[in-house]
Amino acid sequence: MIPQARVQAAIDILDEVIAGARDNGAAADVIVQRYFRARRYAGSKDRRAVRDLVYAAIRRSGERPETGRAAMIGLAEGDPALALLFDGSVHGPLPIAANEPRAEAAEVPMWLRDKLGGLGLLQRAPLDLRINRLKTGKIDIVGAVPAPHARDGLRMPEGSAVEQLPEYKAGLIEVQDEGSQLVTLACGAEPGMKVVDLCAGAGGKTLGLAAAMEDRGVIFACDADRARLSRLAPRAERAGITIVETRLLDGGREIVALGDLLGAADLVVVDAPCSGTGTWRRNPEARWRLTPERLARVVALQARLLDVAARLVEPGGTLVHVVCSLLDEEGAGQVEAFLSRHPGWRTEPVTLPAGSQRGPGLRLTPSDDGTDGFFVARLKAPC
Ligand SMILES: C[S@@+](CC[C@H](N)C(=O)[O-])C[C@H]1O[C@@H](n2cnc3c(N)ncnc32)[C@H](O)[C@@H]1O
Repeated sequence: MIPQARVQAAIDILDEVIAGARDNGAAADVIVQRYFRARRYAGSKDRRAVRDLVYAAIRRSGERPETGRAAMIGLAEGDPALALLFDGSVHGPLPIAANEPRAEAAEVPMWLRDKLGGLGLLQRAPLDLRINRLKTGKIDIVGAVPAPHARDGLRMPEGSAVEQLPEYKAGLIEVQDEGSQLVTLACGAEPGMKVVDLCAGAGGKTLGLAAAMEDRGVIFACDADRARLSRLAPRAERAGITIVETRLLDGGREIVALGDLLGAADLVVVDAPCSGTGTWRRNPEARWRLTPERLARVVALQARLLDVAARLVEPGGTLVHVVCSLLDEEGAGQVEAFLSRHPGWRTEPVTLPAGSQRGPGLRLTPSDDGTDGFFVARLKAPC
């Protein structure tokens, strides 16, 4: 492909990414893969170049651009060599007209600028691992250094092919952001406990909870998404974990599958579905998907799941609310609303080697802590 054709390809892909973000369609990665599957003539250098252009344009635009061309013209503003490729050649983009729309450069969408600006949401995300203490005490992986805060965390050089490592295949390590490791520690899971992980997904935190419990006790790992939950069992097996029982929940009627656990759990973890704003540095396209309406829907779902979770906690037991979000309506505000609906419940301090107090809980941010963004709070049930 000539360089101009690569730019046009990036514009075409961005048009699809923008439509996907608007209509809740396929993610950028999927769209890029699909695009090249249908164009076998593109070589690996072409693919890499086009992909880099697409992601540079996505990272640069906080707001969803009107078109792929507007996104790419915006990118060309700071890149004269790229601007020169808008030359009207056969497979390339037309020249840029004086008043053509161009996407503005911004870290976050305008409507969230006051709440999320300056929190480091466009920083490069590191590649972190968690050492699986169930299988090994010490591990020596070339290039790995200790993560700054998490006791079992390792930081890998960018681009490391972790899944090819023998240590990965043997279940000695898991890929997990340091922030996710820290909030898992904040849950305070201990050997012998009866734990419900209400939104376990594919089990990222479940595995960490099981390690903290030294694989003693029981974890009921629940989720309403069959495909995600089905990925948990093989991961647990690889990690040498035996205490996890999965339960598929019916969204909206979760309690039906949890009747035997009412008032029975020492610890219930709600790693709630959320806006994901804390992970935007890994997934910048998600900035184009969030709308005030989608945020309101997820906040309502979190409140409902916290109410379900509260019914499972035994008297004096603990409920932990976690979100990978930096928005107070999902974090501190969500917990305050819970406390006003549930008299007798109280919060407990969260102590971690990173993060800062945020209302009734603790917040980790990319800017201050170098982790993905998280909010975590601990709630104690009345005795
Ligand atoms: C933040 S993710 C969980 C991530 C997971 N705990 C981990 O550490 O990898 C939130 C999860 O909530 C699940 N979810 C959404 N609605 C739910 C519901 N009504 N009941 C239970 N889980 C639900 C989603 O399928 C998703 O897996």
